[in-house]
Amino acid sequence: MLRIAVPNKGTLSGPAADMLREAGYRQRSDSRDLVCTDADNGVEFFYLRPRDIATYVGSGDLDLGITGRDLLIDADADAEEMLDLGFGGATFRFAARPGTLTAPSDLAGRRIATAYPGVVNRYLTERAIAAEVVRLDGAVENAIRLGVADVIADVVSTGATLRQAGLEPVGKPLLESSAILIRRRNGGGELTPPVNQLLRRLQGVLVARRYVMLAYDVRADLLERASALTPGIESPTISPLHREGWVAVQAMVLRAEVHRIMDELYDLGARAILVTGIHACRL
Ligand SMILES: Nc1ncnc2c1ncn2[C@@H]1O[C@H](COP(=O)(O)OP(=O)(O)OP(=O)(O)O)[C@@H](O)[C@H]1O
Ligand SMILES: O=P(O)(O)OC[C@H]1O[C@H](OP(=O)(O)OP(=O)(O)O)[C@H](O)[C@@H]1O
Ligand SMILES: [Mg+2]
Repeated sequence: MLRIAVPNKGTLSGPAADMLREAGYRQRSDSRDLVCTDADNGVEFFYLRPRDIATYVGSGDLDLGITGRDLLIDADADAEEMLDLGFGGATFRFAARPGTLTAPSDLAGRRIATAYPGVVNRYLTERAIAAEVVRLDGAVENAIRLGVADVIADVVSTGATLRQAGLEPVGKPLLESSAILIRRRNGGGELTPPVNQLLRRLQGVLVARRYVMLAYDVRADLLERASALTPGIESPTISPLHREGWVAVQAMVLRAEVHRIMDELYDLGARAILVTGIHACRL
């Protein structure tokens, strides 16, 4: 059986289970369950702290895992990223009271509070900056107010927590994080059939979320111009219509662009323009 680690709590937990369900896998029904076996698909899911997942996968005790890119880097485990899962996006940044620092080089000699010492130490080492890293478990924004640190390094999503603590970001983000699928590093060249199946299913969910299906009718003499607006992934599907001189077109388009494309198609003369969602796909 394929053994996969899934976040048991926190920001990534709900969206990870939703994505696996959408990919056709069984998920736990009780949030206290620590294991869930999906016998039909030959997969066993283990619900673990997202921070520990890279360790289990790096040691080879579990085959794959879902965690955050920042947590993978922080763990310094023998694991690597296989696929960006498109949720749990956040930046990881330094922040301080306004006027404390202007550039990351000003970090030298400062005390930096963080729950991600691995990420921060890697950044400092790469730039040969000598600073003291104070490891905390969370609520690191308080460390400055309490005099424990001069700077913090933390996950920033909306920025509301920083603003509330009277802090502002310093420099560019250390990294852009999101939820990722990970495997053991150098885990043997060929992917096994169950791993390939999982990858294809997750990629199918990503495509189904990003794209919609667009259908419309257009005069045959405008088909080339209409197709240029809706090239699809490989090529649009063209079907004859009973009405002389008209064709029906079907193509996948990016969800984020569908309204602009519909406006342009309408202006071109296309009619009966319909959008439908994609529930699942294998491209
Ligand atoms: N708004 C956010 N706050 C915290 N982590 C976030 C946020 N958005 C995305 N993430 C990602 O979630 C992962 C951290 O999850 P984790 O469960 O360890 O912390 P959490 O969601 O803050 O939960 P808690 O602190 O309640 O345990 C990281 O990969 C982080 O980048
Ligand atoms: O930019 P924002 O949208 O405000 O989100 C980022 C904040 O959310 C998380 O804290 P959390 O609430 O998980 O508390 P914690 O520090 O105890 O983990 C994270 O550690 C930041 O503090
Ligand atoms: Mg947190």
